[in-house]
Amino acid sequence: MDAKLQGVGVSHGVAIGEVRHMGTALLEPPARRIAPGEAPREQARARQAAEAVAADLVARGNLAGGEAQAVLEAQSLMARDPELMADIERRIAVGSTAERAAYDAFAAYRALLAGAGDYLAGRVADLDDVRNRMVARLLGVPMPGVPDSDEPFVLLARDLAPADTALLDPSLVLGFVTEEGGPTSHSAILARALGVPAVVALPGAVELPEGTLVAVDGSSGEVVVNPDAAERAELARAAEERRAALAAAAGPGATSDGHKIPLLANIGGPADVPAALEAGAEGVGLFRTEFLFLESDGRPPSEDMQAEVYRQVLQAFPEGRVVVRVLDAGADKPLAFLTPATPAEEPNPALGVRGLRALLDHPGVLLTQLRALARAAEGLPVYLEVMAPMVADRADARAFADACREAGLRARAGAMVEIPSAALRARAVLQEVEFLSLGTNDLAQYAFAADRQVGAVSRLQDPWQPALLDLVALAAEAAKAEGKSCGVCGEAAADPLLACVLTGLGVTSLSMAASALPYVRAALARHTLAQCERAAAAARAAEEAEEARAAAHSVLSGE
Ligand SMILES: C=C(OP(=O)(O)O)C(=O)O
Ligand SMILES: [Mg+2]
Repeated sequence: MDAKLQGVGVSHGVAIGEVRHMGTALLEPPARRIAPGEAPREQARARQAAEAVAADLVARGNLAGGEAQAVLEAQSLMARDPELMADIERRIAVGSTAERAAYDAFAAYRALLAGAGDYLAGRVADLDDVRNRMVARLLGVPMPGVPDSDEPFVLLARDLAPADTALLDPSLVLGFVTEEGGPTSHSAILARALGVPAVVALPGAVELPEGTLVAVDGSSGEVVVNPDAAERAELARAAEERRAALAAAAGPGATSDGHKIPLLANIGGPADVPAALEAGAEGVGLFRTEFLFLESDGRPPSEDMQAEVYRQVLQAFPEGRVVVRVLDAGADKPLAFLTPATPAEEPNPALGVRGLRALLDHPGVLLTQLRALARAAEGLPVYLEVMAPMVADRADARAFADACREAGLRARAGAMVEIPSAALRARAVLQEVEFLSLGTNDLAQYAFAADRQVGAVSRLQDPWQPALLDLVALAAEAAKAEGKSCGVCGEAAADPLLACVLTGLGVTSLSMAASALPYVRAALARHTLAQCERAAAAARAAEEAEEARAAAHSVLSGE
């Protein structure tokens, strides 16, 4: 198929490469019975699959070398384990398919390992990986999880969750294309964090065959399937032109007439700090601490461990501003120790106990995090601010401010505005906290009743929706009236044209993935504050997102 497909561009740049599918979660093979005559063929299939998996693991080990080689070789021995194969063959002989027999035999082996003391129990994950490889091979489906590849590739998925991507090797991912997800989905956020081009909400994306060559334009949202040489050259030239224009912009964020808009980075942990510094971030406007908790093995990380990680980030911005968001668990970021785990307990988790609500239900977890932050900042010249996610009203803001005081935290406490009620009553919220930060991703989700993970409703998550701009204006005006600051840390801040409009609406700082900073800096530097204000007024006067975008564009381009 040669075609041009149109999705939503969410992370700038052009990627050209072959696609690899993100394997879907391993399905339990159906317990179908086979006729006795089929058993020898199924047994042979099982032996071949085990051998192919083992050989593949050995080959990967040879390539990787070092410790990884030892692990992969140990895994290949699991795949070749004669007792395991005998069990699989026995199960096939009494009527199982090869895939079902492998699945059940591995489950029995797993139970043995799990009960056999710490060292062997630690090998369970390796065994599960071997089982997944073998069952996927027998079913003829891609391996679950991030694809194996030694060559860089364009990752193709229905959607990506934070847990799926924890193991992603950024040096191998040229770009993302997803079928689901809107501009604020985790796929989009992750792509920007990695600085790779991405297109989301592309219908039919997962039907592209493995290995298809694509060119992904993360600015226009276009994906060209099997691009010819001329198309590839044209895309590469356009990307190069954009890069050169960006390199010309440097320094703190400001409009062309000197109105300062600090440009800050969104980070998930110390690993994102170098890119933020390289892009000239003036600080951190959103440190999403939940990634620390997602990686911590089912338990909240200790105060010591947290203090150490926070300190690493704070040290990187001497004299700079660092806004840390306390844990935002729940909905798309579930944590078993904190949030209800099953749909029966919470049928609509985005509207349930998430963010600050979950923390107020577990005051110990909140207090530990705030104490860790207080310790991390001790003796450092940094300007620490701490904010709560999902603040609905003044009572929430007060509860958070009280918790900060109880923890002895001297940082300024703030509230995220991501629930429409907080924008509508921003002045009341500001009686309790020192600053606001607009989380436009959730604010759009809740204002439009449009799940941010669902591609079919991405039209409503468009941050150019005039109703969303109205909510932003309300919060910014309230902060101005109270003499306090109101930044934006949602993905809206990463759109250069919209960044000008947000500035015109009165927001006081913009925080985004490092990769977007140069684009936004360059856009602000091209316009005066008065132009931004006119663009904001024109966008708010529009009826729809597309019209708002066009109206702002025409004001700022002088048409
Ligand atoms: C910044 C936000 O928080 P997150 O994307 O982590 O929910 C937001 O909702 O806009
Ligand atoms: Mg949010």
